[in-house]
Amino acid sequence: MYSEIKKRNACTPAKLKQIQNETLQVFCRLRPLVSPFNESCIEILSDSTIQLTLPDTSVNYRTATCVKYQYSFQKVFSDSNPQKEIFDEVVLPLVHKLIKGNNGLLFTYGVTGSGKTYTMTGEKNNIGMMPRCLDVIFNSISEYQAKKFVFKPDRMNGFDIQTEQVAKKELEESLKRIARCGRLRKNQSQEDLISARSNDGTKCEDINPDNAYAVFVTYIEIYNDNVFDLLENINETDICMKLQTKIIREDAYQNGYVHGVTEVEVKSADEAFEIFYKGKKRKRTAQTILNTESSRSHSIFTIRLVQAPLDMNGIEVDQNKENICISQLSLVDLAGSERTSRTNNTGERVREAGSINNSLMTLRNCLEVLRENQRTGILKKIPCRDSKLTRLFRIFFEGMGDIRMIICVNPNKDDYDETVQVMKFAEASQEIVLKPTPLKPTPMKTDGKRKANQIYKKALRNLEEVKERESIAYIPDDAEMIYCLEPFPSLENTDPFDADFNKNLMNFLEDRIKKKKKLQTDIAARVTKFRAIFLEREEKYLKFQRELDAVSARRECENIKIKTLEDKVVSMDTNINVLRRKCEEYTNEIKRLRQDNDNKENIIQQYNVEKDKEKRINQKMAAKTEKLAKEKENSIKEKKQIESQLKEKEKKLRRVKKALDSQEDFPYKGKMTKIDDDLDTEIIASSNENEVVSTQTPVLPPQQHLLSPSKSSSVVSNLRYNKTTCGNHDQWLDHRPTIIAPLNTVLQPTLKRRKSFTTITSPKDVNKNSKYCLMTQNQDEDGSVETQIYKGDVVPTCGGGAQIILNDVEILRQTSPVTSPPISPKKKKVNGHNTAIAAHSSSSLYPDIANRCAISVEGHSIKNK
Ligand SMILES: Nc1ncnc2c1ncn2[C@@H]1O[C@H](COP(=O)(O)OP(=O)(O)OP(=O)(O)O)[C@@H](O)[C@H]1O
Repeated sequence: MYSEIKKRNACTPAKLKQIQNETLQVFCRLRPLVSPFNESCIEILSDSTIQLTLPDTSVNYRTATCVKYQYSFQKVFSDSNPQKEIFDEVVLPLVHKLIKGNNGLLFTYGVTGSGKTYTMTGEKNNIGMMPRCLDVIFNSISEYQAKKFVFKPDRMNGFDIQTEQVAKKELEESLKRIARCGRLRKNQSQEDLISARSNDGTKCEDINPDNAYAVFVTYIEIYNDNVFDLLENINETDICMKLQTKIIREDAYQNGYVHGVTEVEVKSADEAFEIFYKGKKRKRTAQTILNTESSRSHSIFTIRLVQAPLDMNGIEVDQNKENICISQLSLVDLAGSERTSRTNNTGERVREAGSINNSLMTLRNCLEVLRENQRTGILKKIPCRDSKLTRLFRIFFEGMGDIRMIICVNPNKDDYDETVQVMKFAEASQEIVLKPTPLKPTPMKTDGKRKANQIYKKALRNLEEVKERESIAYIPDDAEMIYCLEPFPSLENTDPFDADFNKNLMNFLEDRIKKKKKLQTDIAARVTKFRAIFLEREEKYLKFQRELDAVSARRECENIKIKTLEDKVVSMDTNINVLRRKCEEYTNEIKRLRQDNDNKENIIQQYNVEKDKEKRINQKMAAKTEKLAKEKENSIKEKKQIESQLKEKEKKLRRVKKALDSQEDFPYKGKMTKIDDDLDTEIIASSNENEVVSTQTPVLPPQQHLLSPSKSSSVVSNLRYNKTTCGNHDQWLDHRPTIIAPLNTVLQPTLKRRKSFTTITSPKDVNKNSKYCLMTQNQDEDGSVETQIYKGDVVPTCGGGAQIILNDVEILRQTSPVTSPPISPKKKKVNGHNTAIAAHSSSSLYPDIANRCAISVEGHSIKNK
């Protein structure tokens, strides 16, 4: 198989125009896919062309030479086009023609379930073509409707005219009958459907106001090629009675009609719709695989519009039957073509399907032959009599009247094979040229009769009112005389010697002349009367006119004033609005400024706080600077003192050395030489008040008291400690380094009652002692050793622990007096204890040591900080 696009019936714009004017118009409407799982085989190429793609499910898939076919129509409507759009495009022109007196035929054609009934009838809130037609007709003629029963079907597809009086009597009888039988009740869904209809107010403007209109509806179905009247006995209570088959006849104008069909006169669209629903209940539908409510018959709803001119007085319908103009619009909802293989129908349904397909086939044949006849010029017999449907509309299918067809298509690929058949039919139909039926002339007498009558009646009513109000006696009681000139009798006379005819005519003319004279006298009197009234009225009128002018002038002035005031109000309003806006702006600005101000005040407050802080800090700094300056001064003083003392000591030492050197029996003479000038040992004992530097000369035995003086040397010592000798009665806690460097110095600490530790593990160890002594040793690069002994009191704390307050430091340094660097305190960390440093002991020389070693030991809480 090869892919090829075959253009069927492609229309050029010129041809389309021709189609629009002269040929049978075929429209295509696609319905939405039933399920999203269905596949479409149709694509809309333009608003007049669709393309069918041969699906692999088609019976012709293997044999087809082409896979794509294009079909053109008058217009293609997609599934998104609303009913209203389709109505305006397709059906509204038919309604226009109907009102003008032309017949029309609209039918929906397509495969079963393709949306024919949906298009024709529609659904609640989405009404179809039929209810829209009714709405437009009644919107147009409502003001000009004849009284009910004035037009009466003559059972031969024509109408008789009755006088209003007779019509009134008939109406009364009919109402009595209905009251006797009980009016048929509408069911709820029916009422819902009728009330849910939205009438969009569309109407035709071609109405002749001098005509009276009446609408009649019939509703029939053609089932198994039998015609049934769906409205038969509709006014009776037994609506379920078995319907009789009807026969089709032709009237004098060769229009087909159903003999004895019930034709119901309706006065509103709602009434017509109600009748339709009553008939629809009788329509044969069945549930099939392809449609839950499948029409098993062709249903035809016909709207007949009867119009006739009013009489000369514009009051009643002219009784001349020949002036009646009858036009009809038949809305045909064809049953869907179907393949039994797809529907799986059996029994009755198969018979129905066969009958449906036969009648559709006849319809297709008729149009096909008609097309052939028109093409070839050979007048082959059109087989209209082969089915009831084509027989009923024979005149249409022979090319007279206006036919429009809506081809309903389900784009589902499963429908492809049937859809192709529908398309072929549509193709054949579009080429048929239609001869429009000539408009039936409505005999016009005098235009504006209805209006004149209305004006006259209104004037009479007004005069009645004035008469009642003002008791004016000039209203002519015989006002209707004006209209009493009778029409001429028939003047046709074949016998010139017919004495009776001449006599009658003579009498008629004499009467007429008399009446005319009387009327003329009457008119003259009326004219005089009228003139007098007119003059009186004119005077009054002029008076009123003058008053009116004055009032108008005043009103004009007032208007100008009002206008000026209004302008002012408008400008005030504008100003107020402007001011309001400004006010809003200012309020916002004030808010913003207030916020700014608050922010700034906060900043200022912060700044002030900062400033106060700074001031306090500055004050503190000034105090500290002053204190430091004082301390510095003191330390310089002390330093100078120490230097001078050192110098003094040095001098003394040299003197001692000299003296010793001069003594022969001095046992340490050699050793002293070895030590020589550059070996010097100092013991510096510092206290809060003063600092004592003892210069050691000979190296004493190790157990000798630290501050005990040599026999012949002059020793400088701290008297306070000399007195206590490290407290003979005190229990000392001797806190030593792990490894002690051998001192071999003259001065050694002597602690009688002591307990030595390298690490303090328990606060109890501290509590048992009253004194504390911490020894540290440091050795620098030159090999000089410095031993520091920090002494303090153990003071119990209120928390149950103990606090050591260092209050003294002894430093023993072994160094060369010349090369040794200046004494620098070394930091020593006290291990293994929770310590708090409190500077109770201070030394200007060793502030750091003092700070670090004034410790307290808190035994009750050991925290790792
Ligand atoms: N254009 C549409 N939009 C939405 N629903 C649609 C449309 N056309 C048809 N349907 C829905 O599809 C279903 C079948 O439609 P419908 O009864 O009008 O088909 P049909 O051609 O008259 O079938 P049959 O020939 O068997 O009587 C209905 O339920 C109808 O509501």
